[in-house]
Amino acid sequence: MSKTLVVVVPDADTLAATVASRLIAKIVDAQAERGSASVVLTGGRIAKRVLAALGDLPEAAAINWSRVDLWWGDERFLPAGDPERNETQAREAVLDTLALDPARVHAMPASDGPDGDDAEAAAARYAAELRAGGTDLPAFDVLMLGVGEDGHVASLFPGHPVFDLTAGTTSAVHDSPKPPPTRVTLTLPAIQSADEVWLIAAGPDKTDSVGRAVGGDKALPAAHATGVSKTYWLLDSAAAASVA
Ligand SMILES: O=C1O[C@H](COP(=O)(O)O)[C@@H](O)[C@H](O)[C@H]1O
Repeated sequence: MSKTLVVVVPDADTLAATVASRLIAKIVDAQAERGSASVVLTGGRIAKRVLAALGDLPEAAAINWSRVDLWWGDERFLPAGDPERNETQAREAVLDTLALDPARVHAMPASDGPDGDDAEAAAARYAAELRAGGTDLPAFDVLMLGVGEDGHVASLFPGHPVFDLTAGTTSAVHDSPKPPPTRVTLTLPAIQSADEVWLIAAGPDKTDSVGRAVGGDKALPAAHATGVSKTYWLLDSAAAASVA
């Protein structure tokens, strides 16, 4: 039975440092148990702050970064290196400073990549990469998600048909209500396969969606993002202001 836990800290800086510290501990534990760790990164503003905070923590040196698989929950389908790509932001925040194995950094394809601007082909390519280990999905230790003002997670938006998918691990997203309009995302079943899902939100613009999602409003994708063992809501006090 999956457990849901809500952690509230005073402000966004404390939240970023807290999540970074928890992530390091989780990766260290996974490597101690199995020799490697598999983490799904998210995009967005708080994600950048979490990754930057991770780079500032001396405990990050306890990780064997060459034995960490990094995946993404979604990507803005833009050319490689575009500053709005979640991959670019993560690389700039910290990834480029870590001794990662490039073969284990599984960025989603760019719109000038091997499939050009065919987002369906890019999503299928990412599904094949996820499957390369012999199962539809790797065993994700932690899957992190930002939470949109509208309650979206990854690129699953309320009322959008991709939110309703119950099969498959990835999908192209067209007509996203948030720019850019074309994206690639993990599906809800793929998100729900992770051992732990961490929903991370800071700031007053998240108060309403977080309150509704934690309260179980199933119209919001965030309310469906649960982990197999645990679901953590990691919030600052502004984002948590409507959580009962
Ligand atoms: O576009 C996106 O937005 C969400 C939330 O971003 P935030 O800046 O409001 O925190 C993010 O989780 C998602 O990965 C990203 O593609």
